[in-house]
Amino acid sequence: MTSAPSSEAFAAAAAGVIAMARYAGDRHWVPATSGNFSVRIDERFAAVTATGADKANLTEADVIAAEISGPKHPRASAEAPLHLVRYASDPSIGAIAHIHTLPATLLSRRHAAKGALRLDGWELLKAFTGIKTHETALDIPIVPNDQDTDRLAALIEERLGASGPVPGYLIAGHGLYVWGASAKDAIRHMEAFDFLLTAELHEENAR
Ligand SMILES: CSCCC(=O)C(=O)COP(=O)(O)O
Ligand SMILES: [Zn+2]
Repeated sequence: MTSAPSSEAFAAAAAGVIAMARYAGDRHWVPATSGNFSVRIDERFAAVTATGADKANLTEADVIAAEISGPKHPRASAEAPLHLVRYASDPSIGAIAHIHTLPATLLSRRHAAKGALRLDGWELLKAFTGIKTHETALDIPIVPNDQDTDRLAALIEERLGASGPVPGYLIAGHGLYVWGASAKDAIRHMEAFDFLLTAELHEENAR
């Protein structure tokens, strides 16, 4: 028997979702209603954005309590399976953000055939939880896009299981998924990815 989260627990998680979405919206990272955001409420539920909502101007009415291992909520993001499987796989994850930044989308296509994008030697890698030195090489997985998001979620978990620990992944021609222990950590990780992928794109284009 699954009991719904309390209204206080839902409101606290929804506030984190709105903070991430507005942060991304203010930076034009979620154009044309793209992107989706979630915060874990407890071991059974996560607060997830509604499909089609304007993430840049999100309100609590656009946030849904979705069961992590339950049936699909009819109003939840089309990409909710990609969030929910992450919570089920990794108990340390407290918040997840999906954004459509230009550098992430461009690099995800350019490097799709290799299946990963290496981020190597940048000082800002230390913005990711657990990384202590710029002398780090992170291979960010890239998976092919798929409109079947249950199948896509399964493929992503398989790829993440075979890779070292990473704070996110790319979907080819689509965008970036990133997570953290809290909404605050996920925001820092979004910002770090945006800087690192922009730097990578500039460096590659100058070669
Ligand atoms: C108009 S963006 C296409 C769908 C997408 O990639 C996205 O991130 C938003 O989907 P949602 O169902 O979460 O609104
Ligand atoms: Zn998307």
